[in-house]
Amino acid sequence: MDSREIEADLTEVLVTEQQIRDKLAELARRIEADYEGRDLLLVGVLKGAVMVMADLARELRPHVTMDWMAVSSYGMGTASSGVVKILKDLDSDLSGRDVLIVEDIIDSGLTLSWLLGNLASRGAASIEICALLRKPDAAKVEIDVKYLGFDIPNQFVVGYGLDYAERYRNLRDVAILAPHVYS
Ligand SMILES: O=P(O)(O)OC[C@H]1O[C@H](OP(=O)(O)OP(=O)(O)O)[C@H](O)[C@@H]1O
Ligand code: HPA
Repeated sequence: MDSREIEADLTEVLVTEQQIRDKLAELARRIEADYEGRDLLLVGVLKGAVMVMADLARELRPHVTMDWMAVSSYGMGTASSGVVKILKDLDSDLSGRDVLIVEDIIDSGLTLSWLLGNLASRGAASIEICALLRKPDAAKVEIDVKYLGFDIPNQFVVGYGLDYAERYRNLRDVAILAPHVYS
């Protein structure tokens, strides 16, 4: 797929690489202040959160540790089903840890709602959420997100970790996927 073919699949760039960089720097300063003197464990949700995790972690000045979970909503395509299965669990014991879940997007909120419930039973000292994107008009459950990048319209987006059928994750910006690609 060359870059012209990719551009034809996108209707609009919603958040640019520079806007993402600036926002993550801003969030990192807040996180540093809030967790001063504490050991922070970043929990990334594979695969979409890879880019946010990599850039946020490198923006944070103090030492942090990182761990990963892979969960899967059953069902393919652009709709979230809310039924979640653990594909890869954390390697870390969460007892007494300050945990910050790092996500690329909150769409229906069902994935994070399930994940919060799951992690809450593991004895962490605190659990908060950092998400780059949120679609307020798509919410099926309200998620209390402490560190939020951008609210976006209820349209299917790709890039910066977000995929459609595993494609477009490596785009540097976040863009709206043209309906002709998935209809
Ligand atoms: O708020 P929700 O409606 O639950 O949607 C958000 C979830 O959907 C995406 O993951 P996806 O299941 O597409 O897997 P991926 O990260 O591997 O692309 C995204 O990374 C979130 O984890
Ligand atoms: O808009 C989206 N794009 C890609 N993956 C997603 N998972 C939930 N919502 C989205």
